[in-house]
Amino acid sequence: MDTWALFALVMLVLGAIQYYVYFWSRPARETSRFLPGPRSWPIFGAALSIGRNPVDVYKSLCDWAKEHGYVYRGWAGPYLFVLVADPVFMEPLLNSTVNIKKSMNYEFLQPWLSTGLLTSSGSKWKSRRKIITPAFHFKILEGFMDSFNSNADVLISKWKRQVGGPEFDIFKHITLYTLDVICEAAMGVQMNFQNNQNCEYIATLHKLADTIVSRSVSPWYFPEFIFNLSPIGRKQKDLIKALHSMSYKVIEQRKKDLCNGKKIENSGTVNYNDVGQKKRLAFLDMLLQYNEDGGNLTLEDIREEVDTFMFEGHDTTSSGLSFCLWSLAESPDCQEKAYEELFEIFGDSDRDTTTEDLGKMKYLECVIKESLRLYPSVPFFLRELNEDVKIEGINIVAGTTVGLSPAIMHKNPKYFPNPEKFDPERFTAENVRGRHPYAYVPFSAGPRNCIGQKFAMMEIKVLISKVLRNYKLIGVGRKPTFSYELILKTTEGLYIKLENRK
Ligand code: HEM
Repeated sequence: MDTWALFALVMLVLGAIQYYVYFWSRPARETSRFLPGPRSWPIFGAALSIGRNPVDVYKSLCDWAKEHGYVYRGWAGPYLFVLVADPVFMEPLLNSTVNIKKSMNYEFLQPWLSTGLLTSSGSKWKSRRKIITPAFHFKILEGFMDSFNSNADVLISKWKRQVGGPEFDIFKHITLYTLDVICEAAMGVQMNFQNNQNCEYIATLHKLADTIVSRSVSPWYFPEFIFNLSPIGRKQKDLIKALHSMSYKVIEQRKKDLCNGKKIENSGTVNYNDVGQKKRLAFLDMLLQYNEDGGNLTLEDIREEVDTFMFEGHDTTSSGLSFCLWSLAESPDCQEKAYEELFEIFGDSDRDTTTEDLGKMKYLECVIKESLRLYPSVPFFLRELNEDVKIEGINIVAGTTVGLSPAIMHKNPKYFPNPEKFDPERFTAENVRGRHPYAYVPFSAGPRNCIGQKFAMMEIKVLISKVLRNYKLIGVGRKPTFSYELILKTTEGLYIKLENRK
């Protein structure tokens, strides 16, 4: 074939694609007409201006809201993306029992998490949510208090050597704490990462997170076959194989324990051992027990849920905890008030924190909520609409990817005046009254809300109550650079100094 014939053929194919895309995306263009948004370039849309790394992506999404408002649109090639950061739009979207499908972006997690609770949709998600919900009953969560406390003690003792020393990054320390906690909670194994931070598992987990983030900001890696052939895709495959093999090993071991007569009694309620103490039940045990009771989860089904909880249960809480401790260091007045409340509850005692104590930490709860307002661990979550939704006269058509953003909405001065100020008083009962109920959604809301939110709040309160009783946190005034790595992080960590309380 001569050059011109080849050229004509290429033009014909491109023309056909353009024609197909034009007509295929017609309904989406109808939605787009009513919404402002960043400039859209032929073929790529706004994909080229969003940025190529997690810092730029976070910044672009936030800056576009300043420029175009709290509901705006963007095109990623032929795909329409609508960002929503307004409670009037949030409410019907989050409450829908139909529009519960996660967007294509969650597929990047699937090689690792498969279709566990976070990434699945439709009837699979419904049945899993039903099976797993009892594992988050308050009575079950109470059983994790000793794990929160004992792992917090390890951190407190590690931080002794930071007292009076130079500023240090708390993010890494806190991540090891939340990993220790979630390993006990999800799999029932004590890993002691806090004293063994160079272990293979953590290194593998971090490398895997890097590959997932790199893929999500590189459209040329979106098609699976291209990604799988790339060096980063091949690296990801090896990392996932290593993590899966560890999960399978733990599951097999727990299964054997069960067969050897260590039967879990009273599945779905707290277990008591011979001396009447509460015994911890790992989520894995519950899933295995579900099968013993006639359920039909395969080994792969159980593995994907264990991995889902390992991921969702540690990175989110670690981000929430780190930003909260850092905020307290930077806001000494709030820290003093939180400490005084703790002193009223505990006096001088070093005793463990109990569930009764947690209920009395009213001010600390406001502090945590305020920190999650400014620094929500999940700054954006995404859905692909199954059916059209009409809100305020705008018809958002089925197939649109909707990005729901607590990070942007929580800074709307209409709902949170002087939004950049760290002010826990915003969350007193009196000040919450009258605020739109969907203006604050760090744990999402509606049927696909965070199943682990009570677990997270308990874990956060236990650790902070122990840290503040032992140490005074000193701010060093370093402003963080935010980075959107599915979870909210910073490029350089979060720095504070420590002084002894006593
Ligand atoms: C500060 C801590 C946490 C925050 C801010 C948080 C936030 C969220 C958000 C916003 C979602 C919705 C995500 C989406 O729609 O894509 C979510 C879902 C989820 N979270 Fe959390 N989370 C936290 C801690 C936890 C913990 C500790 C666990 C488990 C122990 C957990 C397990 C899950 C699971 C399994 C889902 C998926 C639920 C479903 O789709 O049915 N989270 N979380």
